[in-house]
Amino acid sequence: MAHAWTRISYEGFAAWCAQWPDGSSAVVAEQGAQLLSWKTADGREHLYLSPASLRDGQAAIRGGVPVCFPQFNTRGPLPKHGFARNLPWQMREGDEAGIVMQLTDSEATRAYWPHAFDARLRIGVQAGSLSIRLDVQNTDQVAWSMTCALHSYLQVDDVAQTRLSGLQGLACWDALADTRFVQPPGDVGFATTTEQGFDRVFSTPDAAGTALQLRQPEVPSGRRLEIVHSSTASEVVVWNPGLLLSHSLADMPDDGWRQMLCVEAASIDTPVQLAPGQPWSISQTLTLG
Ligand SMILES: O=P(O)(O)OC[C@H]1O[C@H](O)[C@H](O)[C@@H](O)[C@@H]1O
Repeated sequence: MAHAWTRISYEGFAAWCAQWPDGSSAVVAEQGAQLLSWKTADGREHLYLSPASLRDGQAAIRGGVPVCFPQFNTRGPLPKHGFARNLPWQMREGDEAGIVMQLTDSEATRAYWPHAFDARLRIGVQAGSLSIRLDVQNTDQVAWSMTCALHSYLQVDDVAQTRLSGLQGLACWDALADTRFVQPPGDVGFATTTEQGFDRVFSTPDAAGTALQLRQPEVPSGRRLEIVHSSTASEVVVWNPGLLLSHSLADMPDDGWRQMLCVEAASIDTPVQLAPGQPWSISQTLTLG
C-alpha cells in the first residue's frame, strides 16, 4: 500500500506528516528536515518540541531532531551547529517505510561554506521503532571535512527521574566543568541536573556501535527507550540546559528543561574527512523498550 506523506502546517511549521494504521505518526519539518514528532501506536509522543520555539522558517527550531551539519556547536567558523538546521530541505521520497529529505549545496550554503555536497536524511518508521540516518556525499572536486550530530530532544516525564545506561567505561568530557574522566559503572542520573544543566561528550570505541537505554523507573508510565548509534557516531553528546540556561533561552519555557533530554549521535572530536565522491553516514535508532 503506497503511503501518503502530506504537507501540513504542524504547530506553525511547514512539515510533512504520515500516519500509520496502528495509530503511530511522524512529522518532519521542511526546515532542517527536522523530525518534530514521533508518536507510537500507544499515542505517546517521544520527542520534545518547545512551545516557545521560533517559527520564522530560519531560526533554529528548539526540539525534535535537529541535524547539525557541517559543523557541531561552535567547533569551527560556521554558525553554531552549522547551517543545515536553518535551511529548507526537499522531500525526495515518502512511503510507508519512511521519508527521505535532501539538502545540496546552493547559493545559500556557499555563502557559509564553499563546498559541494549531497545530504540526505532518511527517517524510517516501524511499529515501536524509528531510525534516522544522515547520508552525506562529497560531490566536490576537492576533499573537505565536517563535524555533525543528530541532536535528538527526547521527551521525558521528569528529567530528574531519568536514567541513561550504556555509557560506563567511556571517556567523558564535561563541557560545563571542563573536566575529563572515565564514566564509572552504573547509570547516569539527572537528579542534580536542575540548576546548572548537563553537557557532556562521551567518546565511543571505534569499532562498535553504541547501545544506550533511557529509563524512568520512578515514573508510573515507566517509559523506556533503546537507543542505538552507528559505529560512525564516535561520540554521544548528552545535554540538558537546566534551570539557569532555560531562563536565558528565549525559545524555551522556563520549566521546559524538565521534560527533555538530548541524547545525540555525534561525530565531532575528529572531523570526518571526505575525498571527492566519498559517501559517509551516521544513524540513530530509537526503539520502545
Ligand atoms: O542552543 P543550541 O544552539 O541549539 O545548542 C544546544 C546545545 O547543543 C549541544 O547539545 C551542545 O553540547 C550544547 O553545548 C548546546 O548548548
